[in-house]
Amino acid sequence: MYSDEHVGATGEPLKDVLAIGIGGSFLGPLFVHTALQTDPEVVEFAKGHQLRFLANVDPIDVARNIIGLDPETTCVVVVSKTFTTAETMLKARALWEWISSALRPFAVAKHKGSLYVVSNHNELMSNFFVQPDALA
Ligand SMILES: O=P(O)(O)OC[C@H]1O[C@](O)(CO)[C@@H](O)[C@@H]1O
Repeated sequence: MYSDEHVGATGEPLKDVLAIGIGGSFLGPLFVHTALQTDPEVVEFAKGHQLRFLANVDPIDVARNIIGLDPETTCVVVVSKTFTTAETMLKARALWEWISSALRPFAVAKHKGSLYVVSNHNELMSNFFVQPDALA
């Protein structure tokens, strides 16, 4: 993303990241994010980019966190060890609806390249909405 090589369905470079996950699947990414915040090189790379976490069961959490983000340039990362956590799945679907309702139908499939999943449950991930090559 920092090199502008990763683009969304419309060819626009992906700029911001929404990370979905609760419990350890939130705290792990938050730990890495916090640890890197004092690294000058990372701070430089991160300029102009936002990382937002969706990490609770608040039903308006998605609505609050997408304010100011553009679905064409937002990358979604779903983190779930089991890939069965109801809150995480609900938010993942809500975000996919946010993205797909903003894009024309032909672009929706293309934009799946900007969805990433971190899990150890390959079968459930494949049955969700990601392309196999987007699996982490
Ligand atoms: O990574 P998952 O499977 O989505 O689980 C998220 C969290 O939910 C729990 O299973 C129960 O709160 C935690 O142990 C875990 O950190």
